[in-house]
Parts: sequence; C-alpha cells; structure tokens
Amino acid sequence: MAQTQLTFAVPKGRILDEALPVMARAGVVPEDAFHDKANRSLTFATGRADMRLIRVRAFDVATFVAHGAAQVGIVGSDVIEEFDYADLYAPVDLDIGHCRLSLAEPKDGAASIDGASHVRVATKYPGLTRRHFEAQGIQAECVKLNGAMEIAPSLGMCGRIVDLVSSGQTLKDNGLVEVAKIMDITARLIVNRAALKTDPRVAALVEAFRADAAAKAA
Ligand SMILES: Nc1ncnc2c1ncn2[C@@H]1O[C@H](COP(=O)(O)OP(=O)(O)OP(=O)(O)O)[C@@H](O)[C@H]1O
Ligand SMILES: O=P(O)(O)OC[C@H]1O[C@H](OP(=O)(O)OP(=O)(O)O)[C@H](O)[C@@H]1O
Repeated sequence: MAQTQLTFAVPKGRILDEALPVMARAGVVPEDAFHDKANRSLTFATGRADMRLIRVRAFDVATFVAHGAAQVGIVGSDVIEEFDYADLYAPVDLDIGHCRLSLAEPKDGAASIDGASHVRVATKYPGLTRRHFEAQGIQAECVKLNGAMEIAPSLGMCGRIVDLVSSGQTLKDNGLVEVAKIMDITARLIVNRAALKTDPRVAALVEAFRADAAAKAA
C-alpha cells in the first residue's frame, strides 16, 4: 500500500532563509520551484517522495500542525506560546530566528490612556500580553494589529505596544523605548502529538533535527 504523504509547514516570513539550511541537513529539500518568487503555488514537492512542503503565514504554521493538517512545521516560540495548543509539541530548539517579545512605550512615557490597573496595548500577541499584565494584577485591553504597531502610540490608539524586537532599530526610529522583556524567542521544530505517536516517520524527523541541533551546539 502506498504511504500517505507527510506535510511539513514552513513560514513564508523571515525565518525561512535561516530554516532552509537546517531542513536540508535533516534531509528536507524543497523542489526548485519553491525558490521561484513568481511561483504562486502553496504546496511543493521535496526530495522525498513521501513528503511535501506547504508555505503559509507564520501564525498559520502552528494552526495547520495543531489540527493535524500538517504533521511537522517550523515556527517561532512566540507563535507557540501565543496559541498554547494542546495538540502541538515543540521538541527541538533550532537556534535560529533569535529575537525577543517586549513591552515598549513612547520615550516620553506611556500616554494618559493608561491607568494603574488598566492599560491599552496594541499587539499581534493579545494572549501573551494579557498573561504578562495579569501576573502583575493589571488588566490589559489589547488592540490586535498584524504589523506596524510601532505607530499606534503616536496616533493615540494605545499607551504601549507589545512586539518583537531584534536590533531595536524599529522601536528607536518610531520614538519608542523597550521597558520590559516578556520572553526570549527562537524558532522551533513543531509536530502534531497524535502524528508523533502514530507515524514513525515523524519521530525519525524529530531525531534528525535533534541530532543536527546537538551537533551545532557541540
Ligand atoms: N526582527 C526579528 N528578528 C528575528 N526574528 C524575528 C523578527 N521578527 C520576527 N521574527 C521571527 O520570525 C517569525 C515570523 O516573523 P515575520 O515578521 O517574518 O512574520 P510574517 O510572515 O511577516 O508574519 P505574517 O504572517 O503576519 O505576514 C516571528 O514569529 C518570529 O519568531
Ligand atoms: O528590532 P528590529 O530589528 O527593528 O526588528 C523588529 C521588527 O521586526 C518585526 O517586523 P517585520 O520586519 O517582520 O515586519 P512586520 O511589521 O511586517 O511584522 C517586528 O514586528 C518589528 O517591527
């Protein structure tokens, strides 16, 4: 009987360039069409007849894998923690996509919108933001944005933002300062828990990525 195809979900954003060499060392190499910017396909063959890639938005990688539509994927730990899907397991830290999730405010201080027990925050990460403030007994009202949240405080929409920071240049260029780090972030290999239990190819892939991470760390 022919084996079902494994589906490996990769994010189309900035992690991808760093992820491709790691994937190649674990034996996952996309067909040439994957690198053709004009190609609008979302599904690609790999060097393995029993595996295909899907290229989707970073947040959707976690959703496809949690629902078992893809068995394996690569995504930032920010996305994993934001969703906290029970069916998703993140067994390998790939040591790529380093950044941090931080709280930032205008360099002259948060706007008067914010009080002692209630703040309004623009973010792509409402779950992580609420949890961060809850731990301090503060209720966070989150305004969900999908990008460019650095402009929200200057437009009076919120007092602060929670967003990813790497060099800090985006904050600086928009008159903001980092006031607290919420978490350090790296990209992880993620797998669907049920697929890991039932399909030995998933366990073998985890081992291949784990061996590569261990060799890199040695
Ligand atoms: N400045 C950064 N430096 C390093 N890693 C980052 C940075 N920004 C984001 N990342 C990591 O890359 C992942 C994807 O980020 P990116 O901003 O490229 O997503 P995207 O594909 O543009 O998002 P969307 O799906 O909303 O279009 C993030 O989840 C995070 O783990
Ligand atoms: O600290 P820095 O090095 O400046 O990086 C931080 C920026 O990188 C990410 O955005 P990205 O460039 O992915 O664009 P986006 O707004 O489309 O998410 C993040 O959302 C910040 O805006």
